Amino acid sequence: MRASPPLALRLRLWRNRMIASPAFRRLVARVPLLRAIGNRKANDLFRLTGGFIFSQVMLAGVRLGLYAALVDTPATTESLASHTGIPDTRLRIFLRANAALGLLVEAAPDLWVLDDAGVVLASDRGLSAMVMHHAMLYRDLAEPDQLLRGAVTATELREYWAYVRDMSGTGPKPAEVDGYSLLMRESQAMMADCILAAHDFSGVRVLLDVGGGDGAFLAAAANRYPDLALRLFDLPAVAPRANRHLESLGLSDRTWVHGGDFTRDPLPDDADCVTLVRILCDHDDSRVAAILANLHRSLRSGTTLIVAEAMDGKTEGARLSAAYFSLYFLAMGSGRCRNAQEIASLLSAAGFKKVRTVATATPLIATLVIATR
Ligand SMILES: CC(C)=CCC/C(C)=C/CC/C(C)=C/C=C/C(C)=C/C=C/C=C(C)/C=C/C=C(C)/C=C/C=C(C)/C=C/CC(C)(C)O
Ligand SMILES: C[S@@+](CC[C@H](N)C(=O)[O-])C[C@H]1O[C@@H](n2cnc3c(N)ncnc32)[C@H](O)[C@@H]1O
Repeated sequence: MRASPPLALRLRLWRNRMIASPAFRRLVARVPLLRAIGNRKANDLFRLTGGFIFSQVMLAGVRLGLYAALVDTPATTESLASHTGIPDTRLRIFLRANAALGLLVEAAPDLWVLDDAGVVLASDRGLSAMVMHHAMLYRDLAEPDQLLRGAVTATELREYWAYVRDMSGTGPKPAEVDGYSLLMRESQAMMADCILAAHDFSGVRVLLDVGGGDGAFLAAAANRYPDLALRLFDLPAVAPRANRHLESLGLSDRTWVHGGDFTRDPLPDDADCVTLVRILCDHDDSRVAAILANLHRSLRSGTTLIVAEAMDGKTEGARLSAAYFSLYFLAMGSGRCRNAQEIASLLSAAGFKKVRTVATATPLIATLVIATR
């Protein structure tokens, strides 16, 4: 005999039948308090339905330099038309769309200032860079069902993240790492702020950032902790970029940069704290196990290991981020957005101890899982 479903599930099925009924929805629209709830649900669904279009509004705004033009200063439709080269009648429609999406405010007729979201977008180069690189992702997502079936594998993102294509050989060539390394450098500010606010690095003497890219996270940490010695490990094609970038910031005398493969090459062993920022999410479980096993082999007992990346979780931000990355990693052809428990299990399986989760102020950007070698 089939067991009857639990109460919560029966309630959900009843609720779904109600919402599916046009008569119920008509009733909701007639009752003022219910109407507000109904409209909120309708608006949520419309945000999903129009998501691509809203995102393209933002892409056009970034490409036209619209938000940058409004930093600290209002501007008229006419002056924005001459700045962007868009005729003012068309631009006005576009500016109103931006206002409806919370990017701009029409402070007086034909006078525009940034709204809250526009301010954040205009003040963070990394966000604009992410918006621009979505053009590539959206081409990969043109047939999302085919991507899910595994029928599309030759994606642009797979080319872009060159280390995903060649995991066994000598690694990508320098020209192949330029695009993603720059995007990672530019988008590190928000990430670094989030990590450095959530964890106190003041007791750390030597910080090693594994897969540290151009060194943007180390530079942010060095800025906050002037006595910190810096170590960076990344692919041989990336290491010279890191050297150049850290030298340009005057940090060379505090820094050693090492090139190699973090799944198999020895890592510097003089660090008392090691970070993996946006690293594990790029890889499937077997490769994460290889990375962590190599870290466990190389690091001294007592070293703190910090995993920092977007993780799935209970907060709305964590859930949004996990939904975003679910398709992102599918298009990239490797990796997944894990929750903190899954990361903790992988760390424990590799032999790391005292594994704990540390929430950050902005869960859509990162959660930390910290362990001890
Ligand atoms: C009284 C006053 C002055 C104001 C009152 C109003 C008020 C309280 C306003 C709030 C202001 C405020 C604090 C706003 C904060 C806004 C924040 C923190 C916004 C953050 C937004 C972050 C976004 C949209 C992040 C997007 C991130 C993306 C798309 C990341 C993509 C990452 C990728 C593709 C990474 C790739 C690497 C890989 C492959 C995963 O390894
Ligand atoms: C998504 S990026 C993150 C960069 C940086 N941690 C950040 O958050 O901006 C991943 C980094 O891992 C590096 N990487 C990928 N495979 C690697 C390998 N086998 N050995 C060493 N580094 C590797 C890449 O070159 C890249 O810099």
